[in-house]
Amino acid sequence: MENGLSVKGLRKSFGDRAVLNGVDFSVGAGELVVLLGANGSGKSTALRCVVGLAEADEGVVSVAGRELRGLTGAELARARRAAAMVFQQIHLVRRRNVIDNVCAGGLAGLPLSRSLTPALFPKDLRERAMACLDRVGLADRAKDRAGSLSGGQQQRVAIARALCQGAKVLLADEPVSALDPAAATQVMELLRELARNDGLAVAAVLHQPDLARRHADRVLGLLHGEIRFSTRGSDLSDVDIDALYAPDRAVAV
Ligand SMILES: Nc1ncnc2c1ncn2[C@@H]1O[C@H](COP(=O)(O)OP(=O)(O)OP(=O)(O)O)[C@@H](O)[C@H]1O
Repeated sequence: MENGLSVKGLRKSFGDRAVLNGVDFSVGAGELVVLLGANGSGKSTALRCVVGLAEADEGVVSVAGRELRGLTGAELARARRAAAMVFQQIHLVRRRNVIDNVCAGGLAGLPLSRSLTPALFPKDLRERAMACLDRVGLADRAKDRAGSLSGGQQQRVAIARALCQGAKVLLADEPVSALDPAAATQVMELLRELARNDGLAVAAVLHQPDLARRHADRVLGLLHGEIRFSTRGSDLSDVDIDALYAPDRAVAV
């Protein structure tokens, strides 16, 4: 899928526990897709397999039109850089300033000699990082220590870092679980804008069906490592939600 994400037949076991049982989904450029599912249903593992934080046993993943199967070494790393992931636990260097944290997203594309210390970050990288910070509405906080920002602002800095990496596919694993409702809405609106206005393919794992209904173009329901349903966000029903979180009740009704 051109500039989007495509996952086909993804299987993953940890020991004898099968966690993903042949997961197929795609996220188009310009689309915000939310993955819902009970604890342990395999949501994080699916995203982690895309960025290489977990190794799939089987399956074909394409990122921004490039199939990863068969790629190795630097070529695989380059293809994977088209996807970036943000997490509930925001991984910023808290004592460094915001702009340095965002620059870190662009470092993988630099020769090592130019990436060792922030003082050596090239001007073009700093300018790109600044544009990314502006995109998430935090240009005025560039010089502040990352640790001095609120949780919601830090999550937006992490998203700016992903943009600075040049990601076309943005994966977000519970990006708003630690945020208050206003900050959560702001981050979800940002993710949606990045899809709609900037053409990114965005996949977010959430535990809040109401946020999925409000913000997602499409919702995928994951149950026991399989996609149970795919529906428009605005069409997400209580029956869909019960199918994921209370499957016994859903069967009984
Ligand atoms: N590195 C690992 N080693 C062993 N088991 C793992 C590992 N990572 C995940 N698992 C197991 O895989 C299953 C799915 O985990 P995963 O984190 O993908 O689920 P999830 O749907 O994201 O859950 P949650 O909503 O709780 O984050 C769980 O049973 C988990 O214990």
